[in-house]
Amino acid sequence: MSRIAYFGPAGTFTEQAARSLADGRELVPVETIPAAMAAVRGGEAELACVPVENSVEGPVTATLDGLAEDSPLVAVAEALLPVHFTVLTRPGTETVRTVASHPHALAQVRHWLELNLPEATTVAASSTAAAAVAVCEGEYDAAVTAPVAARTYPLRVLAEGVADVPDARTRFLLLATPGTLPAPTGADRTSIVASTANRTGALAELLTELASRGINLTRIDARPIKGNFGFYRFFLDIEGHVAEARIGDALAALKRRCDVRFLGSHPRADGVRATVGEMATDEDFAEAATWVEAVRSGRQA
Ligand SMILES: O=C(O)C(=O)Cc1ccccc1
Repeated sequence: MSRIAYFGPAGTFTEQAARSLADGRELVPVETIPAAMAAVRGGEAELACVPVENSVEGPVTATLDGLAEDSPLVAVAEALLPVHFTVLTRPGTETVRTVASHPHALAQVRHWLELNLPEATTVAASSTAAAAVAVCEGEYDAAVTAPVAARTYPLRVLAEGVADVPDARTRFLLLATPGTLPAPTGADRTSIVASTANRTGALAELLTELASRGINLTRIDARPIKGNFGFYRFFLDIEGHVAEARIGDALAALKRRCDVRFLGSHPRADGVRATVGEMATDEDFAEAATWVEAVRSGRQA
């Protein structure tokens, strides 16, 4: 049976996301985001499930860096989870002095902690579930976790539905080694990472290649290129599928200008259909290509 390596241990938000995408596959927890990617690169798992962005805290940098470095991986599916937290303690704990969680989780409950546990010190853990494990082992007094962790660990629920920002969401990717692409649906996302030259207008030129082909950009993040201070990579998410003419044409144009890595085309979890700019449908591209062929073969003045 094929396996999905997910950012664990058991009881993370990522496990919840992986479960929603599993389709009968076996789920295998691994300790870090790079380890989940390494499991796919090394062939121990067919797929990896990792968080990629959060509506409050922004990009998950370990995922972005892991996608840009090492051998290529592509996103073949995504999941979008509402993020509200459960606070767990050991049964019998009277005073909470330390609260542990993943930094993204701590950042999303800061206000709640100030109001409800003002004396407690916060401690970063590698994941929300790793914090729950540490509480079980007596290392910290409380953990801020995913709801599923309350069923996974023998801890007491101190609070549920905790979220400073209502309607916070996290998006997760299912990653594979490059192979057959998911079929286009009309509501797809294409992701790339581009390393531009450091000169005036280089980024503007990349974005113009997209804009002039009627492509809507949904996310842009910059990450430093390690060992090269002051140099950045740009992670771009765009609406559409590489099988569509405007997207393929834009990627070819970007490839001529700079170093580009394709990170996948897959259906959007929210089902939002791609905006297609004027004169940018596949039919518009096909008609224009037919006209050029005619010109080249002397059939058109
Ligand atoms: O630590 C987890 O449970 C994760 O899956 C990462 C995460 C952390 C905080 C919000 C959403 C996902």
